[in-house]
Amino acid sequence: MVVSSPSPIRSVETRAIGLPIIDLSRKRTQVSELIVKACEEYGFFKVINHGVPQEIIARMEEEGLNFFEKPASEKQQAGPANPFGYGSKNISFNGDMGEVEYLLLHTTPLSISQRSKSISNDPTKFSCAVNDYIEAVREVACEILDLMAEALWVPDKSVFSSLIRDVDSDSLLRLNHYSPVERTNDCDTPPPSSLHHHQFQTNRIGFGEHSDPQILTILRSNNVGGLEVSFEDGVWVPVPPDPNSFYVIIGDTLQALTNGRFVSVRHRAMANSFDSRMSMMYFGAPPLHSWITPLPEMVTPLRPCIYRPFTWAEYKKATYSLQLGDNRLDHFRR
Ligand SMILES: C=C1C[C@]23C[C@@]1(O)CC[C@H]2[C@@]12CC[C@H](O)[C@@](C)(C(=O)O1)[C@H]2[C@@H]3C(=O)O
Ligand SMILES: O=C(O)CCC(=O)C(=O)O
Ligand SMILES: [Fe+2]
Repeated sequence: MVVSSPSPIRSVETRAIGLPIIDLSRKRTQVSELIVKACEEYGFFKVINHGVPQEIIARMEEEGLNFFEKPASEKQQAGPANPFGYGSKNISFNGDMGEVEYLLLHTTPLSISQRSKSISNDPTKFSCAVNDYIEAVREVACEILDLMAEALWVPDKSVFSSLIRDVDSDSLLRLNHYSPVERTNDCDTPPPSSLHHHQFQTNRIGFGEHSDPQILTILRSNNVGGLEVSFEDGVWVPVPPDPNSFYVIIGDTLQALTNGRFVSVRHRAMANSFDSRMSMMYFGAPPLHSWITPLPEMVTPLRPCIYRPFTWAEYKKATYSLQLGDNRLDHFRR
């Protein structure tokens, strides 16, 4: 367990708490039980000793940074993100906005290779870096999903991972870039010298509060903080950045498959006034035609089935018709 450091002053209360850390190099039975506990209590955990070579992460990061440092007019050639490509400030089409620019890609090699031409001056190098990264994080995601199935005593240990291993999986890759935001000081008078400068730092919403709709998300960021998670009490918990680890975010689809035993965590990302942050996210999703229905082992007389069956395509359509912060899964309750 770690204790995250206190955040600077914000308009909304935040609290430092210990967040679960899963060491993938530890004994398999222990790891799987700890993962299930983290998914039930938090829907969120950090993964260390994940085995993805640093070189694969560094090449992906370099491609992302190369893209975001291009002039706006060149980046716009990869946009608009409808739904894939480059976007800035507008998140999807329903009026959600944030202090963020992003690249949103489908994870199939064909789609990456087609998109790469409008993203990079060296499309082959870009495609290789992205494909290698996707393959590596997909393996981590599948390993984690198999460990979950083991501790849940589900007979088919690949029940979750087979959905994102499927060639028709609708998994996505997203790079988010948060540039330093301008400090907005309401009063013209300088801050009293007794106050430390960081108390005047302005943090603005980069990517607003939401849960991820997919099965699970594997997030890696540079060494700049900004990610925050919120549990049942609604208080925001800052997540300490760690470029050598991944954070795992449980998505709505896994909440539905486990009949609400795992929780999809609400999270958001803040932009700060000093440092650029870049996050790279793999969203593991099923094929569009897959049926999502609570696993029979998760349904008992004491825990009756709470969600009606739906396809991923149906869920995705509902997602895109709603606002970022809406609770989509509630629309699929029985
Ligand atoms: C406002 C929206 C953006 C989003 C689609 C949506 O209508 C609601 C969910 C959003 C989200 C959050 C997680 C991922 O970043 C994302 C790609 C996804 O699958 O759902 C985004 C969507 C997006 O940016 O298009
Ligand atoms: O950039 C981040 O750290 C989080 C962004 C996010 O939650 C998302 O893209 O779904
Ligand atoms: Fe998210």
